[in-house]
Amino acid sequence: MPHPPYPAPIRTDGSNAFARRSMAERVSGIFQEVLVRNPDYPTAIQDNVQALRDAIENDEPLTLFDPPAPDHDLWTRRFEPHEEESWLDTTWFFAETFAYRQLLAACRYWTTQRDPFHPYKKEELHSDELRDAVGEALTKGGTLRERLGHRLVDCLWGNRMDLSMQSVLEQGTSAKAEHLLSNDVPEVVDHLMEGPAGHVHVIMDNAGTEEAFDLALAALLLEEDIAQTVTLHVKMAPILVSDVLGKDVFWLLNVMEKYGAPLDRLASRVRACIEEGRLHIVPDFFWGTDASLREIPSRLEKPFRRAQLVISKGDANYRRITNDALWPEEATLADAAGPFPAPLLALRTIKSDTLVGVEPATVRRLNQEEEHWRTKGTYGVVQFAS
Ligand SMILES: O=P(O)(O)OC[C@H]1O[C@](O)(CO)[C@@H](O)[C@@H]1O
Repeated sequence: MPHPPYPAPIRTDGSNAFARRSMAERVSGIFQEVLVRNPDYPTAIQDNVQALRDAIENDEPLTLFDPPAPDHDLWTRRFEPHEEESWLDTTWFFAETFAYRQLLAACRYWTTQRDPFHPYKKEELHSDELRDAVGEALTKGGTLRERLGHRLVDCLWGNRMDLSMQSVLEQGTSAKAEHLLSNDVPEVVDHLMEGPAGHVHVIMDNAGTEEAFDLALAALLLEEDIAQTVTLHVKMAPILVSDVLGKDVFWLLNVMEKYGAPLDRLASRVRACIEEGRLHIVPDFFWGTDASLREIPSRLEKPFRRAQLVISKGDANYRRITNDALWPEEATLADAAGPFPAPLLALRTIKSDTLVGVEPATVRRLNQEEEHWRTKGTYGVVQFAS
């Protein structure tokens, strides 16, 4: 039976307050901070970034960057449905991902190979949270099932360490039980422990602390032969401030090796898994666009079809699952994901309005109790669509 049509994605036209504020204020503020954090940018780049900020704030018509660029064909297709639209009257996920892509053009990223968010990532890599929270998590004991369950929850709350939202970052990675609004950990642990060891794919999110928790999960899956291989799907280019690039993985390993036990041991275990050919890192332009998970190209769909589990990390990738839409309260992750070719696990701290799979009574209670509960990054979900 054909999948029911997706609800329409959230727009920046004011119909959704957070989307509007994100595009009209937050993103422009982040781009201003990029100039502050990169004081040595030449005047031409500073002027380019300021012009982009002005275009967004003034709701100018959307325009596509010029070729040559390695992802020009991909963005030409993404841009087409929005040709007649403007920054503050288009779909939010397109506006946001496209704004970050235009920032790379403004910063001459492909020529300079300089990550505009390098200063942010460097600061987070040298934060107490990385050393203390990950260090503590690595010393948690228990049965293999318990340790696997802990790792999955650690990966969820590691998603708070998102440098695009300071108010979320400041909450750190510790959370209360009531902050977990959907908890499919037992089902996922059963799925991983009881099935044959196969191929686990992680659609990665933030570099630094979140990534360290993800590497700890990967190491456990591989060393305990729960998985044959783990593939980390990373961004091909910087986006959303702290999203992880391939080179950021090795940067983290180098930093963890300097922290001493237990982080240095995790780093050496991860390097061993890479050298043994069981841990892979694959970048793709696809993850930097607004494309929904149902639009994955065959270069991703084919390996996912053979996957034991695909783990989607974070809020932006969750928006990719739900088409960044507002769903009926009874909708589940499986409804939103549609005919996805593998068992799918979403580990997401809630930083935007799209949400499925949470008890309607819980949603109604929180709507009564906390006005901005969907965008403050306090709550999270572990949702499994087998
Ligand atoms: O790193 P994450 O978890 O994808 O969070 C980034 C998300 O935060 C947002 O501001 C949503 O509130 C968007 O930029 C993006 O969806």
